[in-house]
Amino acid sequence: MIPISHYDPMSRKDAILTRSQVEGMIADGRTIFIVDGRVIKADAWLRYHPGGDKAIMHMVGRDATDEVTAYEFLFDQKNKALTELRPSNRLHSLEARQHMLKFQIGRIEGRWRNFLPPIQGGQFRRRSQDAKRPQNGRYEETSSSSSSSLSGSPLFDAIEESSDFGNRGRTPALHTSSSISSLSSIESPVVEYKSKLSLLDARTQGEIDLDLVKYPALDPTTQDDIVRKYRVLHGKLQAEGLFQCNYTAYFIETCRYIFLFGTFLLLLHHGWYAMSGLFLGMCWHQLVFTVHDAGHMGITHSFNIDTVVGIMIADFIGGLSLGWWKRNHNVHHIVTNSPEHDPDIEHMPFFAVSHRFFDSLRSTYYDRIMTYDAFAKWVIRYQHYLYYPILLFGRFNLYRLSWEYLILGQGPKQGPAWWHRWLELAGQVFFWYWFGYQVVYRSIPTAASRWAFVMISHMVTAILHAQITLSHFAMSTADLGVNESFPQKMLRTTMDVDCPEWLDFFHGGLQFQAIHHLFPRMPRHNLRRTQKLVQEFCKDVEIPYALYGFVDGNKEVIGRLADVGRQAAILAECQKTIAEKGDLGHH
Ligand code: HEM
Repeated sequence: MIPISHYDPMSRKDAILTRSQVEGMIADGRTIFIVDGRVIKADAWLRYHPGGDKAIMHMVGRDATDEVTAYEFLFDQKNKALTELRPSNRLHSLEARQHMLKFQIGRIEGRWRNFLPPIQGGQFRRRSQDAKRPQNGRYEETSSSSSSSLSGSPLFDAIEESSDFGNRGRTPALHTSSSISSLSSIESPVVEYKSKLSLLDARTQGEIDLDLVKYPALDPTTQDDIVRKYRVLHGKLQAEGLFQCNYTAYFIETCRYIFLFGTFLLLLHHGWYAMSGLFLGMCWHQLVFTVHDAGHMGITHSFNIDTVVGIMIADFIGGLSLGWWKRNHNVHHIVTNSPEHDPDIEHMPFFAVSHRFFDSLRSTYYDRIMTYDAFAKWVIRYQHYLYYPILLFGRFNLYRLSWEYLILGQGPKQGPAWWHRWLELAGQVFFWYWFGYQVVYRSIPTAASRWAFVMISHMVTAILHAQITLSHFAMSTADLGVNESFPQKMLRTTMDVDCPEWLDFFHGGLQFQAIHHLFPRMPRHNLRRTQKLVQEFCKDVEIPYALYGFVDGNKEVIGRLADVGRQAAILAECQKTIAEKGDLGHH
Protein backbone atom coordinates (compact mmCIF):
# COMPACT_ATOMS: atom_id res chain seq x y z
CA MET A 1 0.00 0.00 0.00
CA ILE A 2 1.26 3.46 -0.85
CA PRO A 3 1.74 5.73 2.20
CA ILE A 4 -0.85 8.47 2.30
CA SER A 5 1.80 11.18 2.08
CA HIS A 6 2.56 10.10 -1.48
CA TYR A 7 -0.88 11.28 -2.51
CA ASP A 8 -0.22 14.79 -1.24
CA PRO A 9 -0.11 17.37 -3.99
CA MET A 10 3.16 19.20 -4.27
CA SER A 11 3.46 22.10 -1.85
CA ARG A 12 2.07 25.34 -3.20
CA LYS A 13 5.51 26.90 -2.78
CA ASP A 14 6.96 24.41 -5.26
CA ALA A 15 4.35 25.02 -7.93
CA ILE A 16 5.94 25.90 -11.25
CA LEU A 17 4.93 29.37 -12.40
CA THR A 18 5.23 30.44 -16.00
CA ARG A 19 6.65 33.75 -17.09
CA SER A 20 3.26 35.07 -18.14
CA GLN A 21 1.73 34.13 -14.78
CA VAL A 22 4.41 36.11 -13.00
CA GLU A 23 3.84 38.97 -15.43
CA GLY A 24 0.11 38.90 -14.71
CA MET A 25 0.70 39.09 -10.96
CA ILE A 26 3.06 42.02 -11.34
CA ALA A 27 0.49 43.72 -13.57
CA ASP A 28 -1.91 43.32 -10.64
CA GLY A 29 0.51 45.28 -8.48
CA ARG A 30 2.33 42.40 -6.76
CA THR A 31 5.95 42.78 -5.71
CA ILE A 32 7.52 39.67 -7.20
CA PHE A 33 11.12 38.71 -7.87
CA ILE A 34 13.16 35.56 -8.31
CA VAL A 35 15.91 34.22 -6.03
CA ASP A 36 17.63 30.89 -6.74
CA GLY A 37 14.74 29.79 -8.97
CA ARG A 38 12.16 30.60 -6.26
CA VAL A 39 9.39 33.11 -6.91
CA ILE A 40 9.15 35.54 -3.98
CA LYS A 41 6.11 37.75 -3.41
CA ALA A 42 7.23 40.48 -1.01
CA ASP A 43 4.09 42.70 -0.85
CA ALA A 44 3.56 42.24 2.87
CA TRP A 45 7.24 42.71 3.67
CA LEU A 46 7.93 45.86 1.68
CA ARG A 47 7.38 48.39 4.45
CA TYR A 48 9.28 46.36 7.05
CA HIS A 49 12.35 45.75 4.92
CA PRO A 50 15.55 47.01 6.59
CA GLY A 51 17.11 47.49 3.14
CA GLY A 52 14.27 49.89 2.21
CA ASP A 53 11.27 49.45 -0.07
CA LYS A 54 12.97 50.98 -3.11
CA ALA A 55 15.77 48.37 -3.10
CA ILE A 56 13.16 45.63 -3.50
CA MET A 57 11.08 47.59 -6.02
CA HIS A 58 14.04 47.76 -8.38
CA MET A 59 14.16 43.95 -8.35
CA VAL A 60 10.51 43.35 -9.30
CA GLY A 61 10.28 40.97 -12.25
CA ARG A 62 14.00 40.29 -12.12
CA ASP A 63 16.27 37.52 -11.01
CA ALA A 64 17.69 39.08 -7.84
CA THR A 65 19.91 36.14 -6.92
CA ASP A 66 23.20 38.00 -7.27
CA GLU A 67 21.90 41.11 -5.56
CA VAL A 68 20.56 39.32 -2.47
CA THR A 69 22.84 36.31 -2.22
CA ALA A 70 26.51 35.69 -1.80
CA TYR A 71 28.25 32.44 -2.60
CA GLU A 72 30.78 30.27 -0.92
CA PHE A 73 32.72 27.19 -1.82
CA LEU A 74 32.84 24.16 0.35
CA PHE A 75 36.42 23.08 0.82
CA ASP A 76 37.21 19.41 0.52
CA GLN A 77 39.85 18.96 3.24
CA LYS A 78 40.86 15.49 2.05
CA ASN A 79 41.52 16.41 -1.56
CA LYS A 80 42.49 19.99 -0.71
CA ALA A 81 40.14 21.29 -3.38
CA LEU A 82 37.20 23.63 -3.75
CA THR A 83 34.05 21.65 -4.27
CA GLU A 84 30.40 22.59 -4.15
CA LEU A 85 29.34 26.20 -4.64
CA ARG A 86 26.40 27.14 -2.42
CA PRO A 87 24.66 30.28 -1.21
CA SER A 88 26.13 31.71 1.96
CA ASN A 89 24.53 33.92 4.56
CA ARG A 90 26.80 36.91 4.04
CA LEU A 91 24.50 39.30 2.22
CA HIS A 92 21.27 38.50 3.98
CA SER A 93 21.71 36.66 7.27
CA LEU A 94 20.56 33.07 7.52
CA GLU A 95 17.48 34.29 9.40
CA ALA A 96 16.72 36.85 6.70
CA ARG A 97 17.02 34.20 4.00
CA GLN A 98 14.75 31.87 5.94
CA HIS A 99 12.33 34.73 6.37
CA MET A 100 12.42 35.30 2.62
CA LEU A 101 11.25 31.72 2.05
CA LYS A 102 8.03 32.55 3.90
CA PHE A 103 7.17 34.73 0.94
CA GLN A 104 7.86 32.05 -1.65
CA ILE A 105 4.83 31.41 -3.86
CA GLY A 106 6.33 29.08 -6.43
CA ARG A 107 9.30 28.22 -8.57
CA ILE A 108 10.40 28.82 -12.11
CA GLU A 109 11.85 26.35 -14.53
CA GLY A 110 15.03 27.11 -16.44
CA ARG A 111 16.64 30.45 -17.02
CA TRP A 112 14.70 33.55 -15.97
CA ARG A 113 14.54 36.39 -18.47
CA ASN A 114 14.28 39.67 -16.62
CA PHE A 115 11.40 42.10 -16.93
CA LEU A 116 11.94 45.81 -16.64
CA PRO A 117 10.58 46.60 -13.13
CA PRO A 118 7.47 48.82 -12.94
CA ILE A 119 9.40 51.47 -10.98
CA GLN A 120 11.72 51.77 -14.00
CA GLY A 121 8.83 52.16 -16.43
CA GLY A 122 8.22 48.49 -17.30
CA GLN A 123 4.74 47.69 -18.56
CA PHE A 124 3.04 44.42 -17.69
CA ARG A 125 0.07 42.70 -19.27
CA ARG A 126 -2.78 41.81 -16.99
CA ARG A 127 -4.40 38.40 -17.22
CA SER A 128 -8.16 38.60 -17.52
CA GLN A 129 -8.58 35.81 -15.01
CA ASP A 130 -5.68 34.67 -12.98
CA ALA A 131 -4.46 31.11 -12.91
CA LYS A 132 -6.16 28.78 -10.52
CA ARG A 133 -4.58 27.39 -7.42
CA PRO A 134 -1.88 24.89 -8.29
CA GLN A 135 -2.81 21.34 -9.02
CA ASN A 136 -0.18 18.65 -9.20
CA GLY A 137 2.45 21.24 -8.60
CA ARG A 138 1.61 23.38 -11.64
CA TYR A 139 -0.78 26.29 -11.93
CA GLU A 140 -3.65 25.47 -14.26
CA GLU A 141 -4.14 27.80 -17.17
CA THR A 142 -7.82 28.62 -17.31
CA SER A 143 -8.06 31.75 -19.34
CA SER A 144 -6.26 33.90 -21.78
CA SER A 145 -4.28 36.99 -21.12
CA SER A 146 -5.88 40.22 -22.10
CA SER A 147 -3.45 40.57 -24.98
CA SER A 148 -3.01 37.05 -26.30
CA SER A 149 -5.03 33.88 -26.29
CA LEU A 150 -1.80 31.92 -25.97
CA SER A 151 -0.56 33.77 -22.95
CA GLY A 152 0.61 31.55 -20.15
CA SER A 153 1.11 28.50 -22.31
CA PRO A 154 4.57 27.12 -22.96
CA LEU A 155 4.07 28.03 -26.61
CA PHE A 156 3.33 31.62 -25.67
CA ASP A 157 6.43 31.73 -23.49
CA ALA A 158 8.44 30.35 -26.39
CA ILE A 159 7.07 33.03 -28.73
CA GLU A 160 7.89 35.66 -26.16
CA GLU A 161 11.38 34.24 -25.84
CA SER A 162 12.08 34.54 -29.54
CA SER A 163 10.37 37.86 -30.16
CA ASP A 164 11.17 39.62 -26.89
CA PHE A 165 7.51 40.46 -26.75
CA GLY A 166 7.51 40.47 -22.95
CA ASN A 167 7.27 43.63 -20.95
CA ARG A 168 7.84 46.88 -22.64
CA GLY A 169 9.38 49.89 -21.17
CA ARG A 170 12.20 52.14 -22.04
CA THR A 171 14.76 50.07 -23.90
CA PRO A 172 18.29 51.18 -24.67
CA ALA A 173 17.31 53.25 -27.63
CA LEU A 174 17.49 56.79 -28.79
CA HIS A 175 16.10 58.98 -26.07
CA THR A 176 14.20 61.91 -27.49
CA SER A 177 14.04 65.00 -25.39
CA SER A 178 10.54 66.40 -25.01
CA SER A 179 11.94 69.88 -24.93
CA ILE A 180 13.84 69.22 -28.13
CA SER A 181 11.05 67.47 -29.99
CA SER A 182 8.57 70.19 -29.11
CA LEU A 183 10.77 72.56 -31.05
CA SER A 184 10.53 70.54 -34.23
CA SER A 185 7.31 72.26 -35.27
CA ILE A 186 9.25 75.44 -35.91
CA GLU A 187 10.30 75.75 -39.49
CA SER A 188 13.22 76.46 -41.82
CA PRO A 189 15.18 79.39 -40.30
CA VAL A 190 16.20 77.09 -37.53
CA VAL A 191 17.21 73.96 -39.40
CA GLU A 192 20.86 74.54 -38.63
CA TYR A 193 20.14 74.71 -34.91
CA LYS A 194 17.87 71.72 -34.98
CA SER A 195 20.64 69.65 -36.46
CA LYS A 196 22.84 70.77 -33.58
CA LEU A 197 20.14 69.69 -31.15
CA SER A 198 19.81 66.31 -32.76
CA LEU A 199 23.47 65.83 -31.91
CA LEU A 200 22.44 65.63 -28.27
CA ASP A 201 20.12 62.74 -28.99
CA ALA A 202 22.81 61.13 -31.07
CA ARG A 203 25.11 61.34 -28.04
CA THR A 204 22.72 59.23 -25.96
CA GLN A 205 22.71 56.60 -28.65
CA GLY A 206 26.45 57.13 -29.07
CA GLU A 207 27.11 56.30 -25.42
CA ILE A 208 25.01 53.15 -25.67
CA ASP A 209 26.71 52.12 -28.92
CA LEU A 210 30.13 52.69 -27.44
CA ASP A 211 29.27 50.53 -24.43
CA LEU A 212 27.89 47.83 -26.70
CA VAL A 213 31.23 47.76 -28.52
CA LYS A 214 33.46 48.07 -25.44
CA TYR A 215 31.67 45.52 -23.26
CA PRO A 216 30.68 41.88 -23.85
CA ALA A 217 27.55 41.08 -25.82
CA LEU A 218 24.23 41.01 -23.99
CA ASP A 219 23.15 37.60 -25.29
CA PRO A 220 22.17 35.02 -22.63
CA THR A 221 25.16 32.72 -23.25
CA THR A 222 27.73 35.48 -22.74
CA GLN A 223 25.99 37.03 -19.75
CA ASP A 224 25.34 33.65 -18.10
CA ASP A 225 29.02 32.83 -18.47
CA ILE A 226 29.96 36.12 -16.76
CA VAL A 227 27.51 35.42 -13.92
CA ARG A 228 28.82 31.88 -13.47
CA LYS A 229 32.43 33.07 -13.29
CA TYR A 230 31.48 35.91 -10.95
CA ARG A 231 29.84 33.43 -8.57
CA VAL A 232 32.89 31.18 -8.71
CA LEU A 233 35.08 34.20 -7.92
CA HIS A 234 32.78 35.10 -5.02
CA GLY A 235 33.16 31.59 -3.68
CA LYS A 236 36.95 31.71 -4.03
CA LEU A 237 37.13 34.96 -2.08
CA GLN A 238 35.04 33.38 0.66
CA ALA A 239 37.30 30.36 0.73
CA GLU A 240 40.38 32.58 1.01
CA GLY A 241 38.86 34.29 4.03
CA LEU A 242 38.59 37.68 2.35
CA PHE A 243 35.19 38.34 3.90
CA GLN A 244 36.67 37.99 7.39
CA CYS A 245 37.16 41.27 9.17
CA ASN A 246 40.70 42.38 9.89
CA TYR A 247 40.25 43.63 13.45
CA THR A 248 43.90 44.69 13.77
CA ALA A 249 43.36 47.09 10.89
CA TYR A 250 40.34 48.54 12.70
CA PHE A 251 42.43 48.92 15.86
CA ILE A 252 44.87 51.08 13.86
CA GLU A 253 41.96 53.06 12.41
CA THR A 254 40.64 53.66 15.93
CA CYS A 255 44.06 54.96 17.07
CA ARG A 256 44.00 57.39 14.13
CA TYR A 257 40.50 58.60 15.04
CA ILE A 258 41.49 59.09 18.68
CA PHE A 259 44.59 61.04 17.62
CA LEU A 260 42.60 63.37 15.33
CA PHE A 261 39.77 63.89 17.84
CA GLY A 262 42.22 64.39 20.71
CA THR A 263 44.17 67.00 18.71
CA PHE A 264 40.93 68.82 17.91
CA LEU A 265 40.06 69.00 21.63
CA LEU A 266 43.57 70.07 22.60
CA LEU A 267 43.68 72.90 20.06
CA LEU A 268 40.18 73.98 21.03
CA HIS A 269 41.24 74.12 24.65
CA HIS A 270 44.22 76.35 23.74
CA GLY A 271 42.08 78.69 21.63
CA TRP A 272 43.45 77.65 18.19
CA TYR A 273 39.94 77.48 16.78
CA ALA A 274 40.63 77.34 13.04
CA MET A 275 43.24 74.56 13.45
CA SER A 276 40.96 72.78 15.85
CA GLY A 277 38.18 72.82 13.21
CA LEU A 278 40.63 71.40 10.68
CA PHE A 279 41.36 68.37 12.89
CA LEU A 280 37.69 67.77 13.64
CA GLY A 281 36.97 67.86 9.90
CA MET A 282 39.81 65.41 9.23
CA CYS A 283 38.45 63.14 11.95
CA TRP A 284 34.92 63.21 10.43
CA HIS A 285 36.42 62.52 7.01
CA GLN A 286 38.14 59.38 8.30
CA LEU A 287 35.21 58.22 10.43
CA VAL A 288 32.88 58.15 7.44
CA PHE A 289 34.83 55.23 5.98
CA THR A 290 33.97 53.10 8.99
CA VAL A 291 30.33 54.23 8.75
CA HIS A 292 30.39 53.07 5.13
CA ASP A 293 31.73 49.65 6.23
CA ALA A 294 29.18 49.38 9.03
CA GLY A 295 26.30 50.44 6.78
CA HIS A 296 27.17 47.54 4.49
CA MET A 297 27.42 45.15 7.44
CA GLY A 298 31.03 44.80 6.34
CA ILE A 299 32.64 44.75 9.78
CA THR A 300 31.18 41.99 11.94
CA HIS A 301 28.51 41.04 9.33
CA SER A 302 25.96 41.18 12.14
CA PHE A 303 23.07 43.46 11.20
CA ASN A 304 22.49 44.69 14.74
CA ILE A 305 26.11 45.15 15.83
CA ASP A 306 27.21 46.91 12.65
CA THR A 307 24.12 49.13 12.70
CA VAL A 308 24.86 50.24 16.27
CA VAL A 309 28.51 50.94 15.35
CA GLY A 310 27.33 52.94 12.33
CA ILE A 311 24.75 54.97 14.26
CA MET A 312 27.20 55.74 17.07
CA ILE A 313 29.68 57.20 14.60
CA ALA A 314 27.35 58.75 12.02
CA ASP A 315 24.67 60.20 14.31
CA PHE A 316 26.28 60.63 17.72
CA ILE A 317 29.71 61.84 16.55
CA GLY A 318 28.92 63.20 13.09
CA GLY A 319 25.32 64.45 13.28
CA LEU A 320 24.35 62.56 10.09
CA SER A 321 21.78 59.82 9.68
CA LEU A 322 23.00 56.30 9.03
CA GLY A 323 19.44 55.27 8.08
CA TRP A 324 19.22 57.97 5.42
CA TRP A 325 22.57 56.94 4.04
CA LYS A 326 21.66 53.24 3.93
CA ARG A 327 18.36 53.87 2.15
CA ASN A 328 20.11 56.05 -0.40
CA HIS A 329 23.15 53.82 -0.78
CA ASN A 330 21.29 50.51 -1.12
CA VAL A 331 19.44 51.92 -4.11
CA HIS A 332 22.68 53.35 -5.53
CA HIS A 333 24.21 49.87 -5.44
CA ILE A 334 21.32 48.35 -7.37
CA VAL A 335 20.76 50.96 -10.12
CA THR A 336 24.25 52.47 -10.29
CA ASN A 337 24.59 55.55 -12.51
CA SER A 338 21.03 55.51 -13.79
CA PRO A 339 19.96 59.16 -14.19
CA GLU A 340 16.33 58.42 -13.24
CA HIS A 341 16.99 56.02 -10.37
CA ASP A 342 20.39 56.48 -8.74
CA PRO A 343 20.29 59.23 -6.06
CA ASP A 344 24.10 59.43 -6.11
CA ILE A 345 24.12 61.13 -9.50
CA GLU A 346 20.93 63.16 -8.97
CA HIS A 347 22.24 66.57 -7.99
CA MET A 348 20.07 68.94 -9.95
CA PRO A 349 20.16 71.93 -10.14
CA PHE A 350 23.91 71.86 -9.37
CA PHE A 351 25.38 68.99 -11.40
CA ALA A 352 24.32 66.99 -14.44
CA VAL A 353 26.59 64.11 -15.50
CA SER A 354 24.50 63.43 -18.58
CA HIS A 355 22.61 65.72 -20.93
CA ARG A 356 19.58 63.50 -20.26
CA PHE A 357 19.01 65.63 -17.16
CA PHE A 358 18.05 68.48 -19.53
CA ASP A 359 14.80 66.56 -19.99
CA SER A 360 13.67 67.35 -16.43
CA LEU A 361 13.73 63.64 -15.59
CA ARG A 362 11.59 62.17 -12.86
CA SER A 363 13.60 60.70 -9.99
CA THR A 364 12.09 57.43 -8.78
CA TYR A 365 14.16 57.75 -5.60
CA TYR A 366 12.96 61.23 -4.62
CA ASP A 367 9.57 60.79 -6.29
CA ARG A 368 9.80 64.18 -7.94
CA ILE A 369 10.73 65.87 -11.18
CA MET A 370 14.31 67.15 -11.28
CA THR A 371 13.39 70.35 -13.03
CA TYR A 372 15.83 71.78 -15.51
CA ASP A 373 14.83 75.33 -14.70
CA ALA A 374 16.45 78.68 -15.44
CA PHE A 375 18.79 78.38 -12.44
CA ALA A 376 19.90 74.86 -13.45
CA LYS A 377 20.40 76.00 -17.04
CA TRP A 378 22.82 78.63 -15.85
CA VAL A 379 24.67 76.56 -13.22
CA ILE A 380 25.14 73.45 -15.40
CA ARG A 381 26.91 75.52 -18.06
CA TYR A 382 29.61 76.32 -15.52
CA GLN A 383 29.46 73.15 -13.45
CA HIS A 384 33.08 72.16 -14.17
CA TYR A 385 34.22 75.43 -12.55
CA LEU A 386 31.70 75.14 -9.73
CA TYR A 387 32.39 71.46 -8.96
CA TYR A 388 34.97 71.91 -6.16
CA PRO A 389 33.41 75.07 -4.66
CA ILE A 390 30.01 73.34 -4.41
CA LEU A 391 31.54 70.24 -2.84
CA LEU A 392 32.78 72.47 -0.01
CA PHE A 393 29.15 72.76 1.15
CA GLY A 394 28.35 69.05 0.74
CA ARG A 395 28.21 68.28 4.46
CA PHE A 396 25.58 70.95 5.11
CA ASN A 397 23.38 69.27 2.52
CA LEU A 398 23.82 65.96 4.32
CA TYR A 399 22.31 67.46 7.49
CA ARG A 400 19.27 68.51 5.48
CA LEU A 401 18.83 65.06 3.96
CA SER A 402 19.36 63.35 7.34
CA TRP A 403 16.74 65.47 9.12
CA GLU A 404 14.27 65.03 6.29
CA TYR A 405 14.69 61.26 6.60
CA LEU A 406 14.40 61.17 10.39
CA ILE A 407 11.63 63.75 10.82
CA LEU A 408 9.45 62.41 8.00
CA GLY A 409 10.12 58.84 9.21
CA GLN A 410 11.17 57.59 5.77
CA GLY A 411 12.75 54.41 7.21
CA PRO A 412 10.93 51.23 8.26
CA LYS A 413 8.82 51.83 11.38
CA GLN A 414 8.25 48.15 12.05
CA GLY A 415 10.24 44.99 11.42
CA PRO A 416 13.87 44.31 12.38
CA ALA A 417 14.92 47.96 11.90
CA TRP A 418 12.07 49.63 13.88
CA TRP A 419 14.42 50.91 16.62
CA HIS A 420 16.94 52.57 14.31
CA ARG A 421 15.01 55.82 14.04
CA TRP A 422 14.76 56.25 17.81
CA LEU A 423 18.43 55.57 18.38
CA GLU A 424 19.27 57.97 15.56
CA LEU A 425 17.07 60.71 17.00
CA ALA A 426 18.85 60.28 20.35
CA GLY A 427 22.13 60.52 18.43
CA GLN A 428 21.05 63.79 16.84
CA VAL A 429 20.21 65.31 20.23
CA PHE A 430 23.55 64.13 21.58
CA PHE A 431 25.44 65.55 18.60
CA TRP A 432 23.86 69.00 18.73
CA TYR A 433 24.44 69.11 22.46
CA TRP A 434 28.20 68.35 22.31
CA PHE A 435 28.98 70.00 19.00
CA GLY A 436 26.47 72.84 18.74
CA TYR A 437 26.14 73.81 22.39
CA GLN A 438 29.32 72.70 24.16
CA VAL A 439 31.89 73.25 21.40
CA VAL A 440 30.60 76.00 19.12
CA TYR A 441 28.54 78.00 21.61
CA ARG A 442 30.27 77.48 24.96
CA SER A 443 33.93 76.91 24.03
CA ILE A 444 34.41 79.45 21.26
CA PRO A 445 34.07 83.08 22.39
CA THR A 446 33.41 85.22 19.29
CA ALA A 447 31.03 84.98 16.35
CA ALA A 448 33.92 85.28 13.87
CA SER A 449 35.89 82.39 15.35
CA ARG A 450 32.72 80.29 15.61
CA TRP A 451 32.05 80.91 11.93
CA ALA A 452 35.65 80.04 11.00
CA PHE A 453 35.55 76.88 13.10
CA VAL A 454 32.27 75.63 11.62
CA MET A 455 33.22 76.44 8.03
CA ILE A 456 36.68 74.89 8.22
CA SER A 457 35.55 71.72 9.98
CA HIS A 458 32.78 71.20 7.42
CA MET A 459 34.67 72.23 4.30
CA VAL A 460 37.60 69.90 4.94
CA THR A 461 35.21 67.01 4.38
CA ALA A 462 34.75 68.14 0.75
CA ILE A 463 37.59 65.70 -0.07
CA LEU A 464 35.21 62.91 0.80
CA HIS A 465 32.59 64.20 -1.62
CA ALA A 466 35.21 64.36 -4.35
CA GLN A 467 36.22 60.77 -3.51
CA ILE A 468 32.60 59.59 -3.66
CA THR A 469 31.74 61.27 -6.95
CA LEU A 470 35.06 60.32 -8.53
CA SER A 471 34.13 56.64 -8.92
CA HIS A 472 30.96 57.24 -10.90
CA PHE A 473 30.66 60.75 -12.37
CA ALA A 474 32.94 60.02 -15.32
CA MET A 475 31.54 56.54 -16.01
CA SER A 476 28.78 55.45 -18.32
CA THR A 477 25.19 56.45 -17.54
CA ALA A 478 23.80 54.45 -20.44
CA ASP A 479 21.03 51.97 -19.81
CA LEU A 480 21.82 48.69 -21.57
CA GLY A 481 18.54 47.12 -20.54
CA VAL A 482 17.48 44.18 -18.43
CA ASN A 483 19.72 41.58 -20.05
CA GLU A 484 22.93 43.02 -18.68
CA SER A 485 24.27 40.98 -15.77
CA PHE A 486 24.91 42.47 -12.33
CA PRO A 487 28.75 42.17 -12.48
CA GLN A 488 28.99 43.70 -15.95
CA LYS A 489 26.79 46.63 -14.98
CA MET A 490 28.83 47.31 -11.85
CA LEU A 491 32.12 47.28 -13.76
CA ARG A 492 30.71 49.44 -16.57
CA THR A 493 29.45 52.17 -14.26
CA THR A 494 32.22 52.27 -11.65
CA MET A 495 35.92 53.02 -11.68
CA ASP A 496 38.78 52.43 -9.27
CA VAL A 497 41.50 54.81 -8.23
CA ASP A 498 45.11 53.75 -8.30
CA CYS A 499 47.08 54.81 -5.23
CA PRO A 500 50.13 53.58 -3.31
CA GLU A 501 49.33 51.20 -0.45
CA TRP A 502 50.47 53.64 2.23
CA LEU A 503 47.74 56.06 1.10
CA ASP A 504 44.95 53.49 1.50
CA PHE A 505 43.93 55.04 4.83
CA PHE A 506 43.31 58.37 3.08
CA HIS A 507 40.89 56.91 0.53
CA GLY A 508 39.29 54.60 3.10
CA GLY A 509 38.44 51.85 0.62
CA LEU A 510 36.62 54.20 -1.75
CA GLN A 511 39.56 53.82 -4.16
CA PHE A 512 38.36 50.24 -4.80
CA GLN A 513 34.79 51.16 -5.67
CA ALA A 514 34.46 48.74 -8.58
CA ILE A 515 35.52 45.84 -6.36
CA HIS A 516 33.31 47.12 -3.57
CA HIS A 517 30.33 47.24 -5.95
CA LEU A 518 30.95 43.63 -6.92
CA PHE A 519 31.29 42.55 -3.27
CA PRO A 520 29.63 45.17 -1.05
CA ARG A 521 30.03 43.17 2.16
CA MET A 522 33.77 42.70 1.83
CA PRO A 523 35.68 44.46 4.64
CA ARG A 524 37.61 47.35 3.14
CA HIS A 525 41.03 46.21 4.33
CA ASN A 526 40.76 43.16 2.06
CA LEU A 527 39.87 45.06 -1.11
CA ARG A 528 43.46 45.56 -2.23
CA ARG A 529 44.13 41.82 -2.03
CA THR A 530 40.95 41.17 -4.00
CA GLN A 531 41.89 43.60 -6.77
CA LYS A 532 44.24 41.16 -8.52
CA LEU A 533 41.61 38.42 -8.60
CA VAL A 534 39.04 40.84 -9.98
CA GLN A 535 41.49 41.97 -12.66
CA GLU A 536 42.00 38.33 -13.67
CA PHE A 537 38.23 37.86 -13.76
CA CYS A 538 37.83 40.96 -15.94
CA LYS A 539 40.48 39.71 -18.33
CA ASP A 540 38.83 36.33 -18.53
CA VAL A 541 35.33 37.67 -19.28
CA GLU A 542 36.71 40.57 -21.37
CA ILE A 543 35.15 43.35 -19.31
CA PRO A 544 37.39 46.45 -19.19
CA TYR A 545 38.44 47.31 -15.65
CA ALA A 546 38.54 51.11 -15.24
CA LEU A 547 41.51 52.25 -13.17
CA TYR A 548 42.74 55.87 -12.98
CA GLY A 549 45.18 57.77 -10.82
CA PHE A 550 43.59 60.24 -8.39
CA VAL A 551 44.58 63.27 -10.48
CA ASP A 552 43.60 61.63 -13.78
CA GLY A 553 40.31 60.52 -12.27
CA ASN A 554 39.58 64.10 -11.25
CA LYS A 555 40.46 65.25 -14.76
CA GLU A 556 38.01 62.71 -16.17
CA VAL A 557 35.25 64.01 -13.91
CA ILE A 558 35.95 67.64 -14.75
CA GLY A 559 36.12 66.69 -18.44
CA ARG A 560 32.72 65.00 -18.24
CA LEU A 561 31.16 67.96 -16.42
CA ALA A 562 32.66 70.38 -18.95
CA ASP A 563 31.32 68.28 -21.80
CA VAL A 564 27.78 68.26 -20.42
CA GLY A 565 28.17 71.99 -19.59
CA ARG A 566 29.00 72.66 -23.26
CA GLN A 567 25.92 70.72 -24.33
CA ALA A 568 23.83 72.84 -21.95
CA ALA A 569 25.25 75.97 -23.55
CA ILE A 570 24.45 74.69 -27.06
CA LEU A 571 20.93 73.81 -26.01
CA ALA A 572 20.40 77.23 -24.46
CA GLU A 573 21.76 78.95 -27.58
CA CYS A 574 19.57 76.87 -29.86
CA GLN A 575 16.44 77.41 -27.82
CA LYS A 576 17.06 81.13 -27.77
CA THR A 577 17.67 81.34 -31.50
CA ILE A 578 14.75 79.10 -32.36
CA ALA A 579 12.47 81.19 -30.19
CA GLU A 580 13.68 84.45 -31.80
CA LYS A 581 13.79 83.24 -35.39
CA GLY A 582 10.63 81.20 -34.91
CA ASP A 583 8.91 84.37 -33.75
CA LEU A 584 10.26 86.29 -36.74
CA GLY A 585 9.00 83.54 -38.99
CA HIS A 586 5.51 83.90 -37.56
CA HIS A 587 5.47 87.65 -38.04
C1 HEM B 1 11.09 38.97 1.00
C2 HEM B 1 12.31 39.30 0.63
C3 HEM B 1 13.32 39.90 1.58
C4 HEM B 1 13.46 39.73 2.93
C5 HEM B 1 12.62 38.87 3.85
C6 HEM B 1 14.59 40.53 3.34
C7 HEM B 1 15.03 40.65 4.64
C8 HEM B 1 16.06 41.44 5.06
C9 HEM B 1 16.55 41.55 6.42
C10 HEM B 1 15.95 40.82 7.62
C11 HEM B 1 17.58 42.41 6.42
C12 HEM B 1 18.42 42.85 7.63
C13 HEM B 1 19.77 42.24 7.54
C14 HEM B 1 19.80 40.79 7.85
O1 HEM B 1 19.22 40.37 8.86
O2 HEM B 1 20.41 40.06 7.04
C15 HEM B 1 17.76 42.85 5.07
C16 HEM B 1 18.72 43.73 4.65
C17 HEM B 1 18.92 44.11 3.34
N1 HEM B 1 18.23 43.71 2.24
FE1 HEM B 1 16.69 42.45 2.24
N2 HEM B 1 15.12 41.15 2.24
C18 HEM B 1 14.39 40.79 1.14
C19 HEM B 1 14.60 41.17 -0.17
C20 HEM B 1 15.60 42.00 -0.60
C21 HEM B 1 15.84 42.41 -1.97
C22 HEM B 1 15.06 41.95 -3.20
C23 HEM B 1 16.88 43.27 -1.96
C24 HEM B 1 17.45 43.95 -3.16
C25 HEM B 1 18.57 43.67 -3.68
C26 HEM B 1 17.32 43.41 -0.59
C27 HEM B 1 18.36 44.20 -0.16
C28 HEM B 1 18.76 44.34 1.14
C29 HEM B 1 19.84 45.18 1.55
C30 HEM B 1 20.70 46.05 0.63
C31 HEM B 1 19.94 45.04 2.93
C32 HEM B 1 20.94 45.75 3.83
C33 HEM B 1 20.19 46.69 4.67
C34 HEM B 1 21.06 47.53 5.54
O3 HEM B 1 22.00 47.02 6.15
O4 HEM B 1 20.77 48.69 5.53
N3 HEM B 1 16.52 42.62 0.20
N4 HEM B 1 16.83 42.25 4.25
